[in-house]
Amino acid sequence: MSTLLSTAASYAATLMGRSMIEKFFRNSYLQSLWASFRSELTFVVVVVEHTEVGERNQIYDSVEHYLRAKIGSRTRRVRASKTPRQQTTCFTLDYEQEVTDQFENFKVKWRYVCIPPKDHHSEEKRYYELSFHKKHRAKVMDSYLDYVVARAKEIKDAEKVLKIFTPCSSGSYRYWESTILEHPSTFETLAMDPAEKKRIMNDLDMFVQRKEFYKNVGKAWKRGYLLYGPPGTGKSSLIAAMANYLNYNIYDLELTSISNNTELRKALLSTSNRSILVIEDIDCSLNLQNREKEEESSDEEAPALTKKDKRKLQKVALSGIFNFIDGLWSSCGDQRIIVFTTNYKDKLDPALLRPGRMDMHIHMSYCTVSGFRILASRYLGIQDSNPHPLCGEIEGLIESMEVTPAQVAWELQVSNDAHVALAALVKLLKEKEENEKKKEEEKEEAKKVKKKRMPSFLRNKKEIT
Ligand SMILES: Nc1ncnc2c1ncn2[C@@H]1O[C@H](COP(=O)(O)OP(=O)(O)OP(=O)(O)O)[C@@H](O)[C@H]1O
Ligand SMILES: [Mg+2]
Repeated sequence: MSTLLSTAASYAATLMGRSMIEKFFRNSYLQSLWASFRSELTFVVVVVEHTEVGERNQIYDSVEHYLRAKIGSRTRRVRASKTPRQQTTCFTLDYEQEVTDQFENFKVKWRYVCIPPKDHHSEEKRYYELSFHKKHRAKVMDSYLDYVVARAKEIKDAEKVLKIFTPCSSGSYRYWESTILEHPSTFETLAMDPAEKKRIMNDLDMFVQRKEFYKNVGKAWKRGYLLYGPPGTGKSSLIAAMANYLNYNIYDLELTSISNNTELRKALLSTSNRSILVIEDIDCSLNLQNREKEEESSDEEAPALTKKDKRKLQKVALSGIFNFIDGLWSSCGDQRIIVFTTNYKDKLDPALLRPGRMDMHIHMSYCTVSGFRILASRYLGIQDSNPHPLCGEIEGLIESMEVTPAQVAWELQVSNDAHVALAALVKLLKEKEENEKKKEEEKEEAKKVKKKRMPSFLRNKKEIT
């Protein structure tokens, strides 16, 4: 039978021409039959594996990178792109384009396929097809694909383009969507106590160099940081600085976008090595969760939440995150960093603060004198050795009040003229000082009034105690 079909195929090929036949067989179930006549085998590499977990296929990402270097003069349609951070223009295959590759003594063919969604409910399908002679099957499975993945890693490392991933969903499948991370924050630009900066950088340096150490002691190669401090003190900027320093991608996990622990597990499992997983404002997410618990256990008279409110509520249990940190995460992946941020450390669940859970607690403080000097140097080019006449006054004011680096930075960028910018900062600081004084006076006044209104026997008792 197969001889008959092969004869028929070669006869048809002679009559219609090879390309016409390939066109006819393409996108139809006959394609595989046609491939078998040619002793060809095809592997398909889809973007998201439709497993129970719905994880992004890491071979797909590798192939995408690998093929960039393989695009040659025969490729008819190529996509070109470049972001400000990329050193060179990036070329990728356009739909339906093919590339031939040579590995050891045989050739393989890659084709990029994209099938648009049939209707509003279905998804677009994107995949790479890898075709080769079936006698090379073992070589492709045992060595070629590993080679592609390793080569892609080298290309990615050389490109040094950082990405930030956010959770996204398509139909019932959840995956991470990436954008290029172009946050300019570095340890040099951060207004922080220099000793604290050094402590963090040393910790990161030690972490990346300790592969053997983690292996020897039987611990997962991971590290957790808790950043706490008021809004505008640089928590997010520090995370960006860490990513830029280590050249790690960021996975920004918005807990409120995840509806249960299974989804959380799927999202976490599909993150890649050498990355920073960020969960910002952990206190807010957990408060919402507590509110929901209260809601469930409250008596009937308590006002019920509307459906819309409920949808907004955080449903991920803290235990899910801990399972990940202590259990699952420990068993998969290397060079993982997890960062929690909060504005209110005292509102956090004590379980998160337990010694050993987060490796390092980092306090992001209000602006200090050294912080101001870093900002003044970065924003206005003012050096410590040659300070502006207004710097002394500013440092005196900053020392005695709570002003965030974000507020200071905001004033310093109002003008390129150092005098104008510093004068704006002095004005802000003086107004703040004035307001704080007023508030203090009002508090004192209120205390006095309260005391006057108190019956005399209570007033005396208070004075005795
Ligand atoms: N320590 C800092 N050093 C340098 N710039 C800072 C610092 N803190 C804040 N800034 C400036 O203020 C902006 C806002 O800061 P950032 O978003 O990092 O604060 P945050 O602590 O994450 O605030 P939130 O708690 O609201 O998320 C930054 O983009 C940066 O310009
Ligand atoms: Mg932030």
